[in-house]
Amino acid sequence: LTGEDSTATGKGVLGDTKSFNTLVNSNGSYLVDRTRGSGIFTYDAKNRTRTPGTLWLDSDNVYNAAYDGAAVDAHTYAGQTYDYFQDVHSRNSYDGNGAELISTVHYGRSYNNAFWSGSQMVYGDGDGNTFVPLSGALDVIAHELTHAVTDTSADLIYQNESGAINESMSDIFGTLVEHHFNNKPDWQVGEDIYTPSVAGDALRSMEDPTLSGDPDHYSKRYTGTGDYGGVHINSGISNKAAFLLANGGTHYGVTVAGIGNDKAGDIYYRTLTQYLTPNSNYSHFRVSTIQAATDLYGASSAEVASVKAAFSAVGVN
Ligand SMILES: Cc1cccc(C(=O)O)c1OC(=O)C1CC1
Ligand SMILES: [Zn+2]
Repeated sequence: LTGEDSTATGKGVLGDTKSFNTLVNSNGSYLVDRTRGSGIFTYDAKNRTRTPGTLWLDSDNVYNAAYDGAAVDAHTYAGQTYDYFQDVHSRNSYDGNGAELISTVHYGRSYNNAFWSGSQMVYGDGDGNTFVPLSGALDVIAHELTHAVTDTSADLIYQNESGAINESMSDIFGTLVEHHFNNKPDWQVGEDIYTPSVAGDALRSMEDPTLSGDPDHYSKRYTGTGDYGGVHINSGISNKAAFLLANGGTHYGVTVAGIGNDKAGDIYYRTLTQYLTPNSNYSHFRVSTIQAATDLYGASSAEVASVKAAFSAVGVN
C-alpha cells in the first residue's frame, strides 16, 4: 500500500469531531496511521464475523457518516493508547517492538462485546440498548490493548485469580489512559458506551465494584466456574485496591494514603512487566506490587506503605 500520509477529520460514535492520521492515494483515504510504530490499521467487518475484514477506505478523507463513527474512534483511540504506553512507559506499541495495531469494527450483528483476539482488537456495534458501538470509549480501547500488553509480558492465564488480575490490569490502564487524556476521566469502566438510556451507570465501577455485583474484598471472591472462574468478577478486588492506591480512602477500616495516578501507573506497569507470571495469584500480586514499589521508591517510602495498605484493605495480606 503506498500513498501520502494525511490528516482527516471525522465524528466519533458519540458525535464528537476529531482529527486522525490516514493514508491517501488514488483509491481514496485509508484508516492507516504510519506515524506510530509499524502502523495503526483499522478494518471494517461489515457486520460479518471474518477478521480483519476490509481495510477501511473512505472516498474524501472526511469521516462524518454515522457508519464511520466506530472506525473513527477505534483508529483515534488506538493512537492515543499507543502514545500513552510510549510516552509514559517508554513501551513502543503493545509488544515493546512497534507491533502493528490492528482493529476491526462493525463486527457481527448487534454484538455486545469487544475483545483482543490474540492478534488484534475487535469491536461489536452493540444492540443499542446494552451497548452502542464499543469502540466509542477510550477506556474500552485501552482495556483491549492492555490485554495485548499483558499477553506480551506477564502473560497471565485468563482464568481464576491470574485471569482476574489480567482483567484488572486492563481496567486499570483503561482508566489511567482516560485520565492521561482527560477524556471525561473517572474510575468507572465503559460508562460512555454502556446503556445509553440509563445515566450514571457503567459496565464496572473500580470505585465501588459492588455497584455491578462484583466483590470489593478477597473474602467475597467468586469461586465458581462461570466467566472463566470469575475473571470479570474478581477483578473488582484489585480494581478497588487500585482506586484506593491512586485516590486514597478507608475501606473495611483500613486507611490508604493516595499516591496519585502517575505513581500508581508506574508501579502497576513495573509489576505487570517485571514481576507477574502466567500463574500469579492474588498473594503473588501483593508481593510483586510491593517489590515494584520498593524498586521505584524505596522500602521505607510512603508509596510502599500505601501499596501494602491498599492490598490489606481488600483482604489480600
Ligand atoms: C464488553 C466485553 C465483553 C467480554 C469481554 C470483554 C473484555 O475485553 O474482557 C469485554 O470488554 C470489556 O470488558 C471492556 C472494558 C469494556
Ligand atoms: Zn478484558
